[in-house]
Amino acid sequence: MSKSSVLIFGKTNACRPGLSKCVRCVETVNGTTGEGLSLNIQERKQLAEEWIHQGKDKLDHVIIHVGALSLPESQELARHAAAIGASGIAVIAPFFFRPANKDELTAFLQKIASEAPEVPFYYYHIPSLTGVKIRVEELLDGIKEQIPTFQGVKFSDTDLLDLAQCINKNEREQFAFLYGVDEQLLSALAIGANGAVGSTYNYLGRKTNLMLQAFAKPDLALARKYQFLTGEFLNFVIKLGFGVAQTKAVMTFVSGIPMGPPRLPLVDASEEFIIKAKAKLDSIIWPDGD
Ligand SMILES: CC(=O)N[C@@H]([C@@H](O)[C@H](O)[C@H](O)CO)[C@@H](O)CC(=O)C(=O)O
Repeated sequence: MSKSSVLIFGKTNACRPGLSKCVRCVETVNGTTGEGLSLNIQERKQLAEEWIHQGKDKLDHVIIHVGALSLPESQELARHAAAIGASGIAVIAPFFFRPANKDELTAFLQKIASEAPEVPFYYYHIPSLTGVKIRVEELLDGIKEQIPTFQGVKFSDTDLLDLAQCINKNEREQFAFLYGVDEQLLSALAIGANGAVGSTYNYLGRKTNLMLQAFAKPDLALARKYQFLTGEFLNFVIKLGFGVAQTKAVMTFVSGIPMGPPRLPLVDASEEFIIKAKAKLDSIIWPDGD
């Protein structure tokens, strides 16, 4: 089964040798790219176990997404993630019967977080897929009292006003904001996001690391150059039809590791897509050798 998305984490802790300064390797498992919601509970556990095993001594953190429509299933996955030593759990909002307000959403999240009381908890905000548009800024109000393990938000939304308000209110810097719209990461960094989770880092990770370095310098013109490369690729493939299935095809031809077919209703990327996307990516990755 397929890989999930890589997270590039620009926090202040010690850096590992071989990585650019302050970039940490974190894997988020069973999220969107990994089609976690299309897997059964056994498959999700198996994938989580494998990532914890394979990531030992290689990854700084492995965060397992344990969100599900069924609360008991989600709780079971949270307990399992804790038992296998996950460094964090993440949960999306339920998306069939949706919470109507912040209190209902918090109550749902709390019931899951409390099953893993030692494990840092992240809310995975991805309204384009869940349809739950409750503003994160509102959700954060008093969240620590309800969910003591609350650690931050995987923020996969283009609403930078909401993100900015979250960061503005996070005076004690107790929460992490991991941004999930790769083509807008530079804007989110400027506002104060302190990490990123995304699918393109599986194949444009080096360019993104270079962007992070340029941003840290700061050399904004150079940072923009790298951000625009991700944008140029996405802009190209979106016109061909782009989603998780196509992401997997790109990850397969870049890494040589077969990601496996997507699960219905997603269908495999076409040969035409693969040829065009590969040519485009080659033209982006290789010109200057970095
Ligand atoms: C809707 C979606 O798939 N969003 C991606 C982005 O990385 C996205 O592919 C990228 O920004 C291109 O639009 C991530 O936020 C998803 C993600 O991190 C995950 O796999 O959990």
